[in-house]
Amino acid sequence: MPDRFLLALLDAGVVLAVTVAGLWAWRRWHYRSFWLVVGYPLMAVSVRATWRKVALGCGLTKKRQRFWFTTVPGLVSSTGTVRVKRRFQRVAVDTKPWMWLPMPTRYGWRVTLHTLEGQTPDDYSAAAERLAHSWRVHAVRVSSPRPGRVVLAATMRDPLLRVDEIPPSSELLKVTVGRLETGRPWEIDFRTVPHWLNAGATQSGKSNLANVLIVGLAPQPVALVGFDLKGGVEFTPYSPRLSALATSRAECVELLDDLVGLMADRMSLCRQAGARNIWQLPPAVRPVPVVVLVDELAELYLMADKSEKDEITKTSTALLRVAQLGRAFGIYLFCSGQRIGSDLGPGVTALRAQCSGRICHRVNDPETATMTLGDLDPAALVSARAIPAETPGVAIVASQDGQWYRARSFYVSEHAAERAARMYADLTPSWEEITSGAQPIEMTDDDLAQFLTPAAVIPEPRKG
Ligand SMILES: Nc1ncnc2c1ncn2[C@@H]1O[C@H](COP(=O)(O)OP(=O)(O)OP(=O)(O)O)[C@@H](O)[C@H]1O
Repeated sequence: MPDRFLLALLDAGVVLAVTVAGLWAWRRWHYRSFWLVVGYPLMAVSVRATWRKVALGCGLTKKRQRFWFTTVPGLVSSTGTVRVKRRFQRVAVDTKPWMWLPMPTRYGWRVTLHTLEGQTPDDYSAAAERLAHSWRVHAVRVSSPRPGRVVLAATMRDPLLRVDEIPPSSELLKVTVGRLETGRPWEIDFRTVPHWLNAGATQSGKSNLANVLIVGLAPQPVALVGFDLKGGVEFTPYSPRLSALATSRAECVELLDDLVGLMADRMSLCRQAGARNIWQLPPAVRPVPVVVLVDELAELYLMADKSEKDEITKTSTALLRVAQLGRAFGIYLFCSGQRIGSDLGPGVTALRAQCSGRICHRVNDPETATMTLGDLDPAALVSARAIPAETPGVAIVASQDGQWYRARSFYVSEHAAERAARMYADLTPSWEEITSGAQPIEMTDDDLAQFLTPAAVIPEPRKG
């Protein structure tokens, strides 16, 4: 008899061990299906079951008067230490916000709540970190789709730790540069948001993002122009695909003059054709779009002595004009810099106002974060300053939908960007052709779609 009991115990132990190992292997090799079938249902039950305690602990409940009926006088109620002396009486109870059923997402779950009277989404944002700790999740993000409703999106683990795909671009002037923390692609679409500020401390991933853009834009029928105030070390290797490159302030002044002239020519072309922007022109005369990549923006504004003042004023005014009027005439800016502070002068502040696309990598000084993301939610600033140095490429992004997100760019080495620049060198329009107006795209939208399909997948070089 004891032998049979021992054998049964052994069998049960083996079954348990095999089940645990199977679940472990399932979780390890196909996390998504494991999460949907096992993780999510357990989590949904536990979140619903513990919501009263969590809401109370995170300060999201409100006291409400309720009639209380009990058949057991003297009971200590679960809503607080209310000793019930009568069977039927009015007592103050802690009411939690109404919670819908949590729904699974790619990296966690999302749940809608009904706010209580007097609450705003900010109350939930302020409690987000406490909620994340209570639920033992990586982060909780708060959004409000309509008044009276708040959506909490929990991520189980940081989705930005590994981001390694580079899907091809499928539309003109639109590049998928990375992934948002929600799992959705992070896209830079110059036709929707024409000018961008890309800030970050050294080694935070600014140049990598420029590499991703170069790889994405190289196969497209666009002209790329570089302003490399690091003396050309960043962009010179990409010169086969650049129509123009300025590497000193004097060259920048000349190139900016050309851009302002180009804008004036396109303005008169549009005026003659009765078009408001180049996209309303017939494809046969539509000029090629120009994407201007600026590296080390601050260098354009730094003044060593007074003799440079005129040059700086000229540069700053020209850049601002391009930013103000460029959109309609197919000239787009992508300005990167370590520091974009107001101490660089009013030119930078004015330029910033024109750049509605904002990307803030890890920064050293709070002012750069404030300048880059200033008019966004203050929580975005806190998030930007909390980006760890171990995750270069992670940034806070003001998205096209008006929200802000944590995101990470795909890793694209300088070699991959150089290869893309060489591979698509024959698509580079010369600066003379562009400025003389002899370089229309000459493609219908259908041609363009076909043209863009092969996209920017650059084969890795063979090893050895
Ligand atoms: N998205 C990413 N994923 C993985 N590694 C990245 C990513 N972005 C950048 N890195 C790594 O971080 C390092 C610094 O990146 P990068 O050169 O782009 O920084 P930076 O901000 O331009 O620095 P600097 O201002 O000094 O030029 C690079 O060696 C690169 O390998």
